[in-house]
Amino acid sequence: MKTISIVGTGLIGGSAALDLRKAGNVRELIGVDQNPEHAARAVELGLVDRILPLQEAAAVSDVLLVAIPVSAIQKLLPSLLDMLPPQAVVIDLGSTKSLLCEAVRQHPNRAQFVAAHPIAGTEYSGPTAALEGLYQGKMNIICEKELSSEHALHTAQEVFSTLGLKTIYMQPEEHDKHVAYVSHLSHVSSFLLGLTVLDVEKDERNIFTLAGSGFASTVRLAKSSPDMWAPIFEQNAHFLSHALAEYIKHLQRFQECLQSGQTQELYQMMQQANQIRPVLDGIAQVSPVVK
Ligand SMILES: NC(=O)c1ccc[n+]([C@@H]2O[C@H](COP(=O)([O-])OP(=O)(O)OC[C@H]3O[C@@H](n4cnc5c(N)ncnc54)[C@H](O)[C@@H]3O)[C@@H](O)[C@H]2O)c1
Ligand SMILES: O=C(O)C(=O)C[C@]1(C(=O)O)C=C[C@@H](O)C=C1
Repeated sequence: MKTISIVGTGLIGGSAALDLRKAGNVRELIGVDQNPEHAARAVELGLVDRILPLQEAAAVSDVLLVAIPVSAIQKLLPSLLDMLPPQAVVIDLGSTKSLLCEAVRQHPNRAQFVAAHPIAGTEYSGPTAALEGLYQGKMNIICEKELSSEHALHTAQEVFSTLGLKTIYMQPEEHDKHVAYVSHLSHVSSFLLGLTVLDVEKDERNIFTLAGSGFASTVRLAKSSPDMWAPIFEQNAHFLSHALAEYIKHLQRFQECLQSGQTQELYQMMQQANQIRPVLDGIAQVSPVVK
């Protein structure tokens, strides 16, 4: 039986809390949140049993799951490791890894930390967005495994197995490069698609009466919180800029072909893009539908 603190009682922390409680092997779930309304809501919803300030939570917890914006994780990790009792383990669930790993690489208590990233989420945020089963069958990345102690890795693995996550290992730079393409670029693309259509709507009344499910599915991520995404884009600016340059090249080529009537090349571009089908089918097979 473990006492687990959820630092950041929003979508990611709250969803983890729901499944940890359901599994039944936690003594107590403690919430830490800088937003008093979120803290109160997390208790009301039964995500956590009570709220404590970070220092008090750290003193009584076996595990602390850190699920706050990545800029806040970068700032908080060194002081959290400073105040950590010897057997406690800190696991961060942030969407970037290079700067977070760098922030504590030389810390004397680095072995008590596990840098992780569950590839699961939604476009909603805050405690009311927490979902049971969010992590079931999803991938989880642990970075710089070699710097975590066996005890920390074992403890983290217990938590991840309870959530139904499947863990793989990567170095932080490799992680950040890959997520720039498969996660961060999708969000930029969706935010800017939303913005483009909203801009046009100022002059073209009723444009949204024609919006169907195609529009809704490509623009879904534009509903995501800037509080979470601005720090991710900032921390991963290097790899995201490369990904954006590749994307812009394709967009420009598409526009050139369209303007010059090169229909055959447009057709070929779309045919090449269809290669995404088996890739997505593969992802669907390893990721059962979220409850
Ligand atoms: N949303 C996703 O799809 C997703 C997926 C995987 C990982 N992540 C990562 O998980 C983390 C949390 O994301 P989320 O979607 O749960 O966000 P969220 O906005 O739903 O929840 C974050 C919570 O942290 C609190 N908070 C912010 N700064 C704090 C601080 N300094 N101290 C204490 N509490 C603080 C907020 O009040 C909020 O309740 C982020 O690092 C994000 O990159 C998100
Ligand atoms: O499905 C969504 O809504 C998500 O945004 C989830 C998603 C992703 O891009 O796949 C978002 C950020 C993460 O760090 C991990 C998962």
